[in-house]
Amino acid sequence: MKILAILGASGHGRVIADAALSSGLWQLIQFYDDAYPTLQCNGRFPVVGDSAALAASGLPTVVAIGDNVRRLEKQQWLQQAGLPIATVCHPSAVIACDVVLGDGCVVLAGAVINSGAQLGKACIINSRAVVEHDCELADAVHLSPAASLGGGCRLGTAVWVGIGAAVRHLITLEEFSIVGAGAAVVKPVLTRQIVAGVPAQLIKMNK
Ligand SMILES: CC(=O)SCCNC(=O)CCNC(=O)[C@H](O)C(C)(C)COP(=O)(O)OP(=O)(O)OC[C@H]1O[C@@H](n2cnc3c(N)ncnc32)[C@H](O)[C@@H]1OP(=O)(O)O
Repeated sequence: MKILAILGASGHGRVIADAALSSGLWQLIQFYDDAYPTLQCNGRFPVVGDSAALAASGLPTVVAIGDNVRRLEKQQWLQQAGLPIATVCHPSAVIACDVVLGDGCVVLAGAVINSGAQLGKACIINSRAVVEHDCELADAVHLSPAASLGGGCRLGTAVWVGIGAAVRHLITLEEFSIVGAGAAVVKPVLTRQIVAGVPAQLIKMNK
């Protein structure tokens, strides 16, 4: 029986668990969370230990932490501890055969990733998100549900694109920038800028 360990007993973690089981590649899910032993279950799934126990387990692991920077840091720590890092794709996701997915990426139900796209480590391509052809995503990017990137976009480390946002083709979103829910991005977004609206405008900086 193949066991998948998920670090982070969150709602996002349960979505990953469901995708992993649906894919048929794993038969059993074990959650790990630093709130263990106070926290013993995540929905119908057991929480069986904290991150130190996970590091010693040797199990294939995916990190289910929504915060982009923390997710990447935890994944790097687990990789240094020698754990194999899994990639989870829901069977309803459509992923072109030449797409490159880094370790620890999750591609959730109904997502589409088209030809020539390259994703770094620990990216979340959430439900029904679209990554068009030739996009380049650095590590720890999160495309929220139904967010869309036009062809040839470049996203830096830990960029977060909010739910339902659309990014015009060939746009660059620099590292640690955030695109608000429902935005339409038609101009480049600089490092740590938070943009929102239609068309998207700077609203504040991501400190
Ligand atoms: C499975 C999942 O759930 S994945 C996660 C899905 N969630 C998302 O996608 C959320 C994305 N986050 C957002 O859209 C957030 O509102 C952010 C990051 C853009 C801004 O959040 P905050 O820094 O907390 O900003 P805050 O709420 O204080 O708003 C600041 C101003 O921007 C406006 N604003 C905030 N978000 C948006 C938005 N998406 N579109 C337009 N205006 C916005 C606010 O109305 C406010 O305006 P005001 O100053 O005139 O009152």
